[in-house]
Amino acid sequence: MGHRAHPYRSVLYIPGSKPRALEKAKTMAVDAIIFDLEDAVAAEEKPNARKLLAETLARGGYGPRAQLVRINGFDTEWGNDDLDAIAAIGPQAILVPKVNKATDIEKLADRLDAYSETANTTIWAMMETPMGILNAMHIAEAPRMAGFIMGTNDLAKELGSRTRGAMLTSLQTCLLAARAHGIVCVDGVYNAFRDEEGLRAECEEGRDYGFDGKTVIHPAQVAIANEVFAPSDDEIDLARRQIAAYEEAVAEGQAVAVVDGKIVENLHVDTARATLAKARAIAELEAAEAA
Ligand SMILES: CC(C)(COP(=O)(O)OP(=O)(O)OC[C@H]1O[C@@H](n2cnc3c(N)ncnc32)[C@H](O)[C@@H]1OP(=O)(O)O)[C@@H](O)C(=O)NCCC(=O)NCCSC(=O)C[C@H](O)C(=O)O
Ligand SMILES: [Mg+2]
Repeated sequence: MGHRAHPYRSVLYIPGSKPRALEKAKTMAVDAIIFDLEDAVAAEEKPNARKLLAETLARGGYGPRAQLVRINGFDTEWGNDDLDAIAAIGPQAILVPKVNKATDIEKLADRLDAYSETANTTIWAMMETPMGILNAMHIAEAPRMAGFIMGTNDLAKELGSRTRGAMLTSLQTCLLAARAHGIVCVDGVYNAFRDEEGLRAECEEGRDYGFDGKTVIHPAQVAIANEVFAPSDDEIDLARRQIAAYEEAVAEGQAVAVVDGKIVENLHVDTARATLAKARAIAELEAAEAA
């Protein structure tokens, strides 16, 4: 499954230092996992976490779940060692924190070209600095780029913003850049991980903005993200009726059909087909996870 075809409704951060959480994730119904060596791991734990994670990923067992490894930045003392250890096991994707400009990605892509194990490794960018947001368009088109993860905690810190509304321009700038270049774009985390109502509201908002899914930090958040970012039964039913009505209209020489009192043109049919394709991809992923 290509990176745009794979569902990213729930993208779970797991601290690379926690063996129990790493093991638990092998049976969780998550679409993707971020194995974290950056902020979820304390400075004194970083070398052990790097080793544990490299060994864990080399053993495998995560099935069809997409796997991203968030390394430390190259401006820290850990970034280069992280890359060496993780590149050696041929990861699916490397997630770079605090990306500021396209050259950050270009340099990493050049380095990945030099490892024999990383021919198919994609790069994802944490979008969480003002400079990164302003350069989103160029970052999205850098080599190997497959997706953006919004880092709303760092962004709030950098902007001095106190509400999600104050970050809207940043969120939408990244969405625009991601859509312009056909890469994935996943919303930031909801920190109050025991507040289900608040999480659901923020997931619904992110879905309506156009995000592919939500990053989550605790297993209890996964089911809500999966539910909100999946096409609902009503949406699937509407998509089927739109396609059928449009095909009938076309057969009669018309360019427009009407369903539930609303017009359906070719572009609405594209959206309807995308809805059905997404529902199919989710069903396939869930079947593969259960197998
Ligand atoms: C938030 C937590 C610290 C809570 O931990 P804890 O109190 O231990 O939770 P529970 O006791 O409720 O855990 C129940 C069981 O679930 C497992 N568990 C917990 N979290 C995870 C997880 N993320 N992945 C897999 N499994 C998990 C526990 O092991 C328990 O299992 P068991 O013992 O078998 O019952 C904790 O959830 C946590 O550390 N979460 C991750 C935090 C994190 O990754 N933070 C960094 C990412 S956020 C960020 O950096 C965003 C971005 O950069 C930005 O700027 O916004
Ligand atoms: Mg961050």
